[in-house]
Amino acid sequence: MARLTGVQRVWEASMIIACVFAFFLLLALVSFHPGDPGWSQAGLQLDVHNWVGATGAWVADLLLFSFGFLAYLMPFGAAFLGWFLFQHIKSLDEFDYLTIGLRIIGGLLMALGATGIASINFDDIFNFSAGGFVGDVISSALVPYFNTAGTILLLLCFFCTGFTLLTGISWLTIVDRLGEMALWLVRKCIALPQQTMALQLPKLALPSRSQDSNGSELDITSMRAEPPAETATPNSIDTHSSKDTHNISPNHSSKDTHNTSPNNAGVTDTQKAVDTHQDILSTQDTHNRQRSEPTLGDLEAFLDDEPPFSITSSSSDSNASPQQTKNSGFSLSGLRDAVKNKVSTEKTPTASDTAPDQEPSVATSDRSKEDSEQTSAQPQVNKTSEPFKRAALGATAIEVQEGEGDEPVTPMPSFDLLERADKHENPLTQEEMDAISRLVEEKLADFNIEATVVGVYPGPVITRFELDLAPGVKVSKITGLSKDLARAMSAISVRVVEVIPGKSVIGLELPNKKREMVRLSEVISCDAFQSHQSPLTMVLGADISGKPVIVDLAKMPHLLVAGTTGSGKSVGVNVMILSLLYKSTPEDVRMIMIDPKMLELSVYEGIPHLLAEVVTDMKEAANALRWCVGEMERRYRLMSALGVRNLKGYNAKVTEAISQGTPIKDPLWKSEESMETEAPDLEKLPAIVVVVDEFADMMMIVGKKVEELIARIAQKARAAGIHLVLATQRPSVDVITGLIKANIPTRIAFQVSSKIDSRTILDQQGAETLLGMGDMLYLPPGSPVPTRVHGAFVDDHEVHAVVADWKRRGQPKYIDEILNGEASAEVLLPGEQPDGEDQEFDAFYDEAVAFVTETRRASVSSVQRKFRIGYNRAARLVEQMEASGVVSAQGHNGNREVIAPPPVKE
Ligand SMILES: Nc1ncnc2c1ncn2[C@@H]1O[C@H](COP(=O)(O)OP(=O)(O)OP(=O)(O)O)[C@@H](O)[C@H]1O
Repeated sequence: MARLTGVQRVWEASMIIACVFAFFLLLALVSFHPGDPGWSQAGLQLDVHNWVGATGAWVADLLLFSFGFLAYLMPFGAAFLGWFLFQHIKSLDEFDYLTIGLRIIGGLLMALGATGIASINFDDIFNFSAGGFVGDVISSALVPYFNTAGTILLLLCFFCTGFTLLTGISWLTIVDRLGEMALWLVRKCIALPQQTMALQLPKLALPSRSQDSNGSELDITSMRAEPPAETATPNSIDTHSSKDTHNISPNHSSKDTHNTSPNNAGVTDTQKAVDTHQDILSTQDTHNRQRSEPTLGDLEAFLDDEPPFSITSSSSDSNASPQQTKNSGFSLSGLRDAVKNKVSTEKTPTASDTAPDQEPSVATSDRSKEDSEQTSAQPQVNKTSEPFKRAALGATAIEVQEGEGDEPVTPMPSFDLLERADKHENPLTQEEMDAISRLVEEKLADFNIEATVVGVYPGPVITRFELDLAPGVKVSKITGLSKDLARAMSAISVRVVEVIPGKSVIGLELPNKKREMVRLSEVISCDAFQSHQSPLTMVLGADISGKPVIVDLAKMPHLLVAGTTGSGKSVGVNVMILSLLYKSTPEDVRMIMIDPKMLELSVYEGIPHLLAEVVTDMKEAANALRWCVGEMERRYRLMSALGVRNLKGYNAKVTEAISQGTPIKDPLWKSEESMETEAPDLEKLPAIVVVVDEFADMMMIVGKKVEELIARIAQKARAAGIHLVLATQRPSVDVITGLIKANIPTRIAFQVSSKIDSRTILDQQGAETLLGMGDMLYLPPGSPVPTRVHGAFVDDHEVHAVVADWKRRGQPKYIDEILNGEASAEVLLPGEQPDGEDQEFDAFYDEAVAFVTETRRASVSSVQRKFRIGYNRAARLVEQMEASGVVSAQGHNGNREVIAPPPVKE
């Protein structure tokens, strides 16, 4: 059984005392008798009428004397205070003194305002003033200066300001809610006659549930699928008026279903409504269900449409569409509860569940408002939200198709999909820290090292002790002793930080006895991440003091991740990918994922950010890298044609031209290479992130080619917006070669098994003393000093939830070329043969030779047209013919002569 902490026990005891006290006050006030002896008058102690005795009479008298009518609110105030403290404050460090101060001031202002107003306006109560002594004093002090009207105004001002300070509720919100409530009531009244009629009709039409179940299902389905006449309600206007089935919205369908359920009250009918709904779902094929059938989510959303009575529940109320409001015609709360039982087991959390204040900052309020209006108010289901409609890579335009199922309301996935972090506890007390500091000094002294601990920094995973070394003590001596120190201090490992930038001390990092887990949800929701401008912002985890570490892949511009198996690499890569999915839409960032292990990245299959299926075949992986080289070269040519220096400049120019209505035509377009008659317009280019989960496997299988392709991308791709994230569990020199290291300056090392491995990754030791499970050293670009980061943890089900959420927002449209494309001349590595070096000739070669020799025309475009192949392949065929002497080399006018005779006809 969970026990309460010390502070919690005090709060619980306070709550009990407050409640009992409140009840005592209530009894005392309710049974107050003016004849009883009290604070303001004498009486016989023997003859007390008050239910809670002389003390009650005395307290009630004091309260009524001081506050008048307001005294009757005091028992409720006391009970609320007890409950509030118990509910909201779990430990002393949660006290927000500013808020508490404001609440006290607010309470006092309200009391002064209320008693003053009562004192002026109301009749006496018993023999006390209506506002009590306090009200009399305040009103009599103000009236001479402000007259009665001015005093009341001033006291109203006290009351209203006090209310806001005490409760934190804005008066504007109250006014809004009152307005909504009034409108809701008016709509209800207007819709009442229609709903009464609607309730009459289904009673006649709905078949009884006691029929054979199949029959009943069919009947209900047919009623839903053919809305006219008998089943349609007068307010399903869209369903009636349109013959286009796409115009039947899930909301409408679900409403129709509700309206057809008889006797809309009581548990049995509630269950029937739910059953009816499920019957409908069961009779439809999956596709139709997703497109036009109501889902349980819709039913629940519909049922959530309650009158805006609650001031606090603003988000769901304000999202209610007029249509929904119109249709909410029967006992909602019971039905809603029944459905929510049904629904909660099936429903994966959706972004629409999020309160608006939990959105990432990229979710601008306008956009989300627009989206929510569209989803709730428009009858179409077949629509794609604008930002994802077109995200094109110039000539090779890629569209994101609309996702399956319900379209989420918010523009980005909600942080609610991630698991909440546990509450952090201070790992060490001051005494413990002092004791360990002394121990560290003693142990160092055992090794003849004179040092003083000058600072202790406890964090979630380790505690850093800063040491001031005596003059003449070399740091390397302590580094060399790190294992001995770990043994002497019974720690798993001790990391020595030789240089702390900006300080003259060294650091000694000791693992905490109790390690805390850094959850993705706690670091990703920080301001630094949300307000970062770059679409390639990623969160890695928390630094040694627990602050989130945010990095920008665009600045890296490539990242090498290494660590032994089980060190937390895959979780780290998942965290990086999820960061991108929380930061950027497919319009801004696209990804290619290469996963030789076929385990880690396949979960992302189907998200709209993907440019190609998750690659598991290594031949295809090489093709993908080659495609990136081609895309990089193409982007460079585009950028130079537009006179810009990087992707940001390119996108700014293209977007501006589009917004001015004069889109720029693709300057690289060649009429002979395309079927189009006119150059296409340039569009915004997304950044491309290539994630390789185990690139050692790729190097082993495909060989040197991969290394060279990676080096080629790494050298040049920064400006083109193509970024590599390479992870490996084999940090050996045959995998992380000099060529790769030279081109990828940003590295992350998780725990490794030896100093040598650490040097291979970071060019320095240290990673071998990491603690595993996401503990990492991050070497930022251009910095020789690595930063220790405790990687954020994200569980598989969180990854699944975010992936499912993105899948609902859109589908990827893969570019076939990426995996199966041919290598054009410009992406071939030095000395490399065109694609298919092992094959002798193209499959079309013989036919192409026959065609060229027959027609006596050796032009690339004619071969291209004849065999309906790409320009590159056709050009290669002609080049092969040239190499075999079938056609001549290109003449000065670009033409070739056909040398070989035409084939002999039989
Ligand atoms: N940031 C973290 N916080 C806490 N625990 C973690 C963290 N990262 C990883 N772990 C734990 O370490 C285990 C191994 O992590 P992970 O699968 O990422 O290792 P890996 O280096 O990818 O191993 P492999 O190369 O064999 O796949 C996880 O199952 C998890 O329990």
